[in-house]
Amino acid sequence: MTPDGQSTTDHFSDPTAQAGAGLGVRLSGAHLSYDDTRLFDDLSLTLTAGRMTVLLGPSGVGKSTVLRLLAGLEDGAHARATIRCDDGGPLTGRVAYMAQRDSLLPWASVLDNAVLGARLRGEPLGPARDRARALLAEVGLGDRLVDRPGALSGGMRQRVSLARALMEDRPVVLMDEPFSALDFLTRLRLQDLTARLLAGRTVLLVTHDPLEALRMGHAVHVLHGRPATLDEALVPPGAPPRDPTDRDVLALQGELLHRLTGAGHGGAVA
Ligand SMILES: Nc1ncnc2c1ncn2[C@@H]1O[C@H](COP(=O)(O)OP(=O)(O)OP(=O)(O)O)[C@@H](O)[C@H]1O
Repeated sequence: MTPDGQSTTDHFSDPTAQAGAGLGVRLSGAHLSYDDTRLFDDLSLTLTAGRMTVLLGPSGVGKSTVLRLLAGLEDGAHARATIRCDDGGPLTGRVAYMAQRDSLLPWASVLDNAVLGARLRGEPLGPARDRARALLAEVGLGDRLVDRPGALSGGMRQRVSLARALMEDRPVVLMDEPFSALDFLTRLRLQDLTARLLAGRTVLLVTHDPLEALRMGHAVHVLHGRPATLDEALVPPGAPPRDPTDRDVLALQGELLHRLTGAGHGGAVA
C-alpha cells in the first residue's frame, strides 16, 4: 500500500490459485471526473486471476464507476485509465456483467432471457438453449423455463441473471450488488451458489454487505474518500463461501465495520 492508499500489488496471479484459472486484470492510473467532482485521481486495483475481489465503501464513493471503467463503459473525455490483462490481451469481450437489479426482459421467458446474449450476437440458438437449460437446472430453475420473470420471486430472478452471466462464459465477471434486494437467507443461498458456479473465474463483486464480502471474497477492499483511494485488502482465511458464524469471519467483520465506519465519516457520501 502506498501512502496515497493505492494497492501496490503488481502480481496478477496468485500462486495458490488453480493453474490456468481466470485472467488477472490490473486497472491503474484511473482518473475520472464528473463535472467539477474528481472521483478518481490515479486509482489502481488488481483483480487476481481466478479469485473474487470485493469492493465496499460508502454510497456514492465510486464503486459502480470502477465496474463501469472495467466494463469499458466510461471511455469519454471525463475518464482515463489503463487496463492490462496478465496474458497481454485486451479485456474487451472477456467480461460478463451482472447488474444490481435483474435486468430481465419482462415479456420473454426464463429460457429466452438466458439466451439473450447469444440471440443479440446472432449465434445459433439451438446449442445456446441446450446450455441455458443445463445452467438453469444448476441454479434450480429447470422447471421454470417457460415462466415470465414477473412470475418469479426476486431470488429466482437473480438466479436467472446469474445463469445469463454464466452463459457468456467469460473469464472475468463483474457483479454490482447482485443480491442487495434479497432477504438474508435467500442471499446466503445465492452466495453459496455463486461461489460454486464462479469458482476459478476472476470476479469483482461490489456490495454494501460486510458479511457477504467476508463470505465470498478472497480479497476485500474498502474504497473511500474523494478522490477515492483503496484500503489495503483484508484477506479472510479459508475458501469461500465461508460459514457466516465462523469465528474468523466474525472477527474480521469487526475490522471491516471499523474501516467502513471510518470511510463513511471521512469519505464521500452521495
Ligand atoms: N453519469 C454521471 N454523471 C454525473 N455524475 C455521476 C454519473 N454517474 C455517477 N455519478 C456520480 O459519481 C459518484 C459515484 O457513483 P457510483 O454509482 O459509482 O457510486 P457507488 O459507490 O456505486 O454508490 P452506491 O453504493 O450508492 O451504488 C456519485 O456521486 C454519482 O452521483
